[in-house]
Amino acid sequence: MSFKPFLAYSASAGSGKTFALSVRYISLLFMGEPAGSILAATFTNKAAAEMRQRVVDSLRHLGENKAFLDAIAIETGMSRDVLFQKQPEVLKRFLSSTSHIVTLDSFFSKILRSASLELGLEPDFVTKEQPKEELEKHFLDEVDANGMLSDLVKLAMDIEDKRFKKIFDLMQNFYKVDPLLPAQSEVTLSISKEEEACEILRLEMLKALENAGAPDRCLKQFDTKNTKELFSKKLFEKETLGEHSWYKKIANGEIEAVYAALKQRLLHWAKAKEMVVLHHLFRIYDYYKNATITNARNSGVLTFDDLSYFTYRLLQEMPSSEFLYFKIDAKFRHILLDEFQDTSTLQFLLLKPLIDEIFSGQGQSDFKSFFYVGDTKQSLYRFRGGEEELFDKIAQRYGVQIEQMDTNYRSSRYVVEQVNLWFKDTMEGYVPQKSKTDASEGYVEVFESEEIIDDAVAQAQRLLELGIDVDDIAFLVSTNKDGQNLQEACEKEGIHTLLKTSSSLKNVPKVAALVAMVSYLFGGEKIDAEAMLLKVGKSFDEVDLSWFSVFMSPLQIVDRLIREFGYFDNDRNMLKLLEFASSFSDIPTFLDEFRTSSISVAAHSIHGANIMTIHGSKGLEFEYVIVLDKLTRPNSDKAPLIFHYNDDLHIDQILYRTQNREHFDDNYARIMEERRASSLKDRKNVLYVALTRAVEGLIVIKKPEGSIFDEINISPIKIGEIIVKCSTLGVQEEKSRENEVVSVTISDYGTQEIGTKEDEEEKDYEAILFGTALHYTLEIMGEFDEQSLKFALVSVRNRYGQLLGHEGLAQIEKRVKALIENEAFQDFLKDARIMKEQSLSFEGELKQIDLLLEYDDHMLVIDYKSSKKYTIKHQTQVNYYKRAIEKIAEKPTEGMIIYLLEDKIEIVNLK
Ligand SMILES: Nc1ncnc2c1ncn2[C@@H]1O[C@H](COP(=O)(O)OP(=O)(O)OP(=O)(O)O)[C@@H](O)[C@H]1O
Repeated sequence: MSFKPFLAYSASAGSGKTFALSVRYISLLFMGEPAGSILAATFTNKAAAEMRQRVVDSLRHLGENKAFLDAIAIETGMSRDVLFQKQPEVLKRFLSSTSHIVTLDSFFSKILRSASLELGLEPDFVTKEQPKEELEKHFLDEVDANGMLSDLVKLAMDIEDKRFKKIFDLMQNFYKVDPLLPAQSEVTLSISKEEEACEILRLEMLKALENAGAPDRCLKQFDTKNTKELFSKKLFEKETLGEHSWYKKIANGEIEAVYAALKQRLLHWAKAKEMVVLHHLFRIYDYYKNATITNARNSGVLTFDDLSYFTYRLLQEMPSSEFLYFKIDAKFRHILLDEFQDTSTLQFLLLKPLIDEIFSGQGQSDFKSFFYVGDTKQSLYRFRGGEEELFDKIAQRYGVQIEQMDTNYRSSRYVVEQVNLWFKDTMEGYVPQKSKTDASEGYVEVFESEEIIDDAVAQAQRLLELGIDVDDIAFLVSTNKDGQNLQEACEKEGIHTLLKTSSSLKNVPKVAALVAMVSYLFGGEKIDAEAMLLKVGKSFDEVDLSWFSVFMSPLQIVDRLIREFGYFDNDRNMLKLLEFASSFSDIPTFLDEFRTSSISVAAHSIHGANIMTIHGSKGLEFEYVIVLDKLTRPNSDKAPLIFHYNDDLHIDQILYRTQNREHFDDNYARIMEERRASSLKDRKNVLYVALTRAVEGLIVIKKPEGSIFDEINISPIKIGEIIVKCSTLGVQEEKSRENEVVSVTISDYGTQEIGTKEDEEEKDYEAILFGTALHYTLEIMGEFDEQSLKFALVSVRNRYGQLLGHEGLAQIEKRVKALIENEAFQDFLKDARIMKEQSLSFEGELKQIDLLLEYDDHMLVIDYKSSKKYTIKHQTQVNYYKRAIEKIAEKPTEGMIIYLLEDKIEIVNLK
């Protein structure tokens, strides 16, 4: 057995870190550890879902991935035979227990929910970003109510700094790192006193210069209107005035003494300013924090920053980690962390009590472990507190052994070689990687272009013509906006794409225009209608909106607008909007929720080239990668406050950034230099992530000037050949692939279920299993009462128990019980002939109706659902049943969906 309980892998891209994490997780299961005792945290929801899937797949088909099986055998010290023998039992145990493969955010949210009441939060809080304006207003109200507005004004006057117009952003930055902030020290210097002292020295200097016969241009340097102007003089970069060529001849002992004193005073002046600024900011911050916390408590809506803040407080105020474990009903003996380089200090502090617990019993017979993997070269989240230094510091603190991995299992030989060449001299501490023994040669091309987008599209076209599958191509871009522009260009050329930037539906111009139109219809502000009119090329006089009534549901309005304006245009985002609109019964709530929503944009076709940001591509791999230079100019770093972290990872200094301060202040100069170096490092890390995603071929399109690739001196090159590996894809298969790229037309969503692959992608087998078992329970119950439920559950347990586990079964019991106890539901059953699972053949289709109730004068079709994930489809389906029954039974028919949700029964009537 090679299992090392306390281990970290610090290794380059593609060397198998995530692979090793999965191997370790499964090995622990084989070694008899319950899934409930292992916390495996990944960076994104996608990675967590993939890992869960990988664990289940690997346990189900253990022999299929030889590398994986071999690695588990080495890790556990068990022979393959023993592993195969144990496999069914391990799988069963895993499926029947609660696993904790999660993102850190979702884990913290779970902790907080379990004990939120102790912090005055309702446990049903939701986590989402809030519109900035709302928080800002709340904060200003609070400041005003506490008579602090004058402080704000004073601050602005004292420092005359335009950057403080963004005071709200500064407050948010404080809040993000609240537990790490230093205690505020007293203001011991006065700006005006320092200004006076500087003025005296300035006059002394002028006098001394005159006495020495200095020419006018030398005197002019000190002829300034105020301290700020004097401070900004470039000549202060010199240690002594004599080092400056203009003053070389005249500088004498007196002049140098005044010069040194003046420099010292100007430094004091800058420090006085810093003290005052920070003093005011912290005073205001107290109110900001109060406002934010009250807002979160009252609204039940927590931003991600609130989540960290409250979780930290909870863990601080908690009597012991035992208490926490009791609350979350788990006790972790093993912790596995992926992408550790992007873990923030705060996140680490939140995890610390759990990690301490692992190490606390060391030496005893208890089997506990701690494992983390990462690559500091891929650290991308410094801007939100990611601290790559944590990697080594944690290892030191707990005595964890850090191991390297030197082979790249992902990429072809040329890709690995080029990446080595590009980074070996430009990235500090870069260790060249070896290629795996069976690596193909691959392809690398770098070329310069002024027309980045057009050339990227042309490259994709070339790959497609050579027979590369469109799904095997990925474009990496710098910003969401670049992604959207590229997508438009691709679609124009008929290249299907899947846009996987993190943009949300509300930012898609077409969708935003349509929702603004809803806003116009409701609120009457003409300006809200303009975007949509512009898009469809019509004026107010040309459109008829008389059909609108405030009593229409958001779904009806959106639907009508789409039809009325021919706005659908094969756009899946419109389907997403319809689905979203269907969850609201009134217009204001819909508009409000839309503003704060973060619904991801739809994939534009079933197959297609991926388009994603470099940040979003972290941890992923694609056969052919086309990396585009940044299309927009990079933002310059203008932050007015600079946080400096000490070795303990807390903030020990907050510096007020002032131009030229480095000429007076060595500490400041050093910290700014460190900051410049880190930001250069960050930019290189982004390039490293981008250039290490390719499996077979890599194409880089760089600008001739001002390219992001200049940092690593990339120059044009072309090596290798594009070889189509999957040329086995038969004509027949290609054909069917083409057919799958269905375009969605407006008529579709009313009458049939949309798409196949998108649904498949989202298929969650656990959810399907749960839904099936729930329907089965309702079907076999003789009556809708407790006694029948009890009997039904015996059969359900026999049939689905093993797969569902205790928790699944308990959920079914809870939800069906809630249905039985629902008065409205029982009322429907009165005087009705009850027909369950009624088969129905209509218009050539065979369907099954969950519950059909026949009354004297009408019929009622009821469909049960266990989640609200596909509400639009549910409604379409029930409307279809309704029409069918109406026709067959020749009676007026109503339709109804009953959602048996975890916390409530929700009845949606589709009259
Ligand atoms: N020991 C191994 N044997 C065979 N294949 C492996 C091995 N380790 C990793 N792989 C494969 O190599 C590819 C890269 O592995 P993985 O994604 O785990 O690397 P990583 O170090 O996490 O990369 P990144 O830092 O870019 O996220 C994957 O396709 C994985 O299945």
